[in-house]
Amino acid sequence: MLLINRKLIELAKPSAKWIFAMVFVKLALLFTVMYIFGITGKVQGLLYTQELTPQLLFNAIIVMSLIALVRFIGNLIDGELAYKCSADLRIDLRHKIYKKMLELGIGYSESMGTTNAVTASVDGIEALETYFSKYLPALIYCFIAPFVLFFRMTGSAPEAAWVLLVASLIVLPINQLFRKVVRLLKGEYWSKFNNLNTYYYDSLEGLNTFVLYDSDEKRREDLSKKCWDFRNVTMRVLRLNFNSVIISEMIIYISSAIAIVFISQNFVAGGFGFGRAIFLLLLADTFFAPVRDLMSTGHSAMNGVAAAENVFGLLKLKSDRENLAQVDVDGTSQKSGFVLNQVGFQYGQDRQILKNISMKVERGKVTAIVGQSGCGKSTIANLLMRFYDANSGTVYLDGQDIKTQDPQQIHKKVCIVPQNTYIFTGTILDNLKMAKTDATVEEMMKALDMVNLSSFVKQQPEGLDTNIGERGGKLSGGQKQKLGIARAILMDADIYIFDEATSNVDVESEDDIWECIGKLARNNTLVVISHRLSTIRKADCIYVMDKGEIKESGSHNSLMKKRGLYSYMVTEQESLEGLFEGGELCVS
Ligand SMILES: Nc1ncnc2c1ncn2[C@@H]1O[C@H](COP(=O)(O)OP(=O)(O)OP(=O)(O)O)[C@@H](O)[C@H]1O
Repeated sequence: MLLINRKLIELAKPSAKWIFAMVFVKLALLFTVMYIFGITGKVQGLLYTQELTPQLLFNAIIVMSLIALVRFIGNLIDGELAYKCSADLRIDLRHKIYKKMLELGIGYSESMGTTNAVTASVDGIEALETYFSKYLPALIYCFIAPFVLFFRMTGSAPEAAWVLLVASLIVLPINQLFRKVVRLLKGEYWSKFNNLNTYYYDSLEGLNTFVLYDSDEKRREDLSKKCWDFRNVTMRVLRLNFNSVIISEMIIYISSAIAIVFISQNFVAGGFGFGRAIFLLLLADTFFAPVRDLMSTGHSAMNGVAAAENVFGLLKLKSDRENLAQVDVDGTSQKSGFVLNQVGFQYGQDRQILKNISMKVERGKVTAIVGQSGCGKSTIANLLMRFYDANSGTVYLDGQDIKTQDPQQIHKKVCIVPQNTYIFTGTILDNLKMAKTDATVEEMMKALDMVNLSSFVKQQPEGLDTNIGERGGKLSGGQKQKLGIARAILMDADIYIFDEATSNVDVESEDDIWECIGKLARNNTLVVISHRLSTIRKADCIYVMDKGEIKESGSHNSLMKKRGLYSYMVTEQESLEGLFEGGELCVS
């Protein structure tokens, strides 16, 4: 009813000191208002009885100016406290959400969706900020202020004081009854808002593709429909809010009118003088200021309550990855690389993706994983990075069950280069320093040299400080991928996983990347996933997968001698590549 619940109170704890300080300042400001009214009443009374001297008027103006100054400072302090309250809350909640996302790892995008996570941590937190910095202090103040005014008034005009007190106490619950209905609508409001946001971001990102397939008009229509749906639910919420304001204002005006009649009657009956009558009328007008203040923040507060559901929804998501306690392992095992023992895996409740996988990624060696598209190669990479945990069997890293190791620790040792490395908006230097904050220019140029990108950087007038646009939009696909690999090299990881790192680049960049992988292979442990079988021939061990299982393993020569799946795949690929001769398609 009052837009408070246990979870919100729990969240308010870090900001409690600011909330109570705001209530205190508001009450102090109320006393200054009553003092100003007292002086105004006295001046008016003296004017009425023609006893006002210039000296008395001057004194009154001085005192009122001083009080106005105190009020001005009080309002500044109130604003500052509201800022502190929001800032504390924002930092606290964003830390919690960030921590949760790290805990959930890659799984967060599946359990919640990137846009929903962004909405919760940006719009949701902003809505909660208003709730804690404006609504909660106003709510507490709203329960104290009417009593303060009541006790100030009841001595001179008890009937008026009672009418105003009762009205100010019932107007809020009546207003909240409407809010309750609005709150039900708010669930729909937020779900439509999230849906529209996701659709909008998706549409912006895929704009070129829509134009390419001539489906941009259809997308525009769908987006427009979603906008209208959202507009309609927003209008319903606003309409209900508007009605609630009308009813509340009616109660306020009627009770104020009754109070004015009582005060006037008492004055006419000689109960008090003109000055006191003015003072009481001014107090009567102030009676509803706290409740009005509260109602004006009620709409935002409701957004806060609904947003809180989203934020709590995100915070209570449980990671599938449980951490086990470490066990002691001998010295040799500590550098044994990866060992997968009868590993099985499925995404959520989906079908089984990996079945009984046993394999080794030995330190200092190159291990390749090949197989048809969709057979589960990248899923193995995901398990090695501990983006997910195996459903059965065990993945060991350096002798320890990977479940005993924190994903962040693993990611310091093991680095993955996916098909499309993510390049951040900013400069080449920004992107490289992400891997090693204290990297020197020489180290960065050396890493760029490994992927044959240093000459390009040197040609740029601003060198490493060249701005590469939004998500590296000013670079070619190949350059982006090479920059991503240079960044990975700078990280100086123990184990590198290349997951189809060349599948989206031109031939020239592909050659550069393979040359770089070749150089890395001399001193590093590599896992190479590639559909181009000719590129992994020199691997120490090749695992051949089919439908989630390992069918064969061994060196290229041993596998070719077997004349099994690998040999068949190599022959098929060679005959396909044979269709291209001298850069032309040859069909006989
Ligand atoms: N996040 C996910 N949720 C549900 N299913 C998934 C997910 N990622 C992959 N899959 C499914 O798991 C199977 C194996 O996918 P995976 O990406 O490991 O194959 P792959 O061998 O690497 O394929 P490719 O060579 O095409 O990249 C596929 O059928 C895919 O649809």
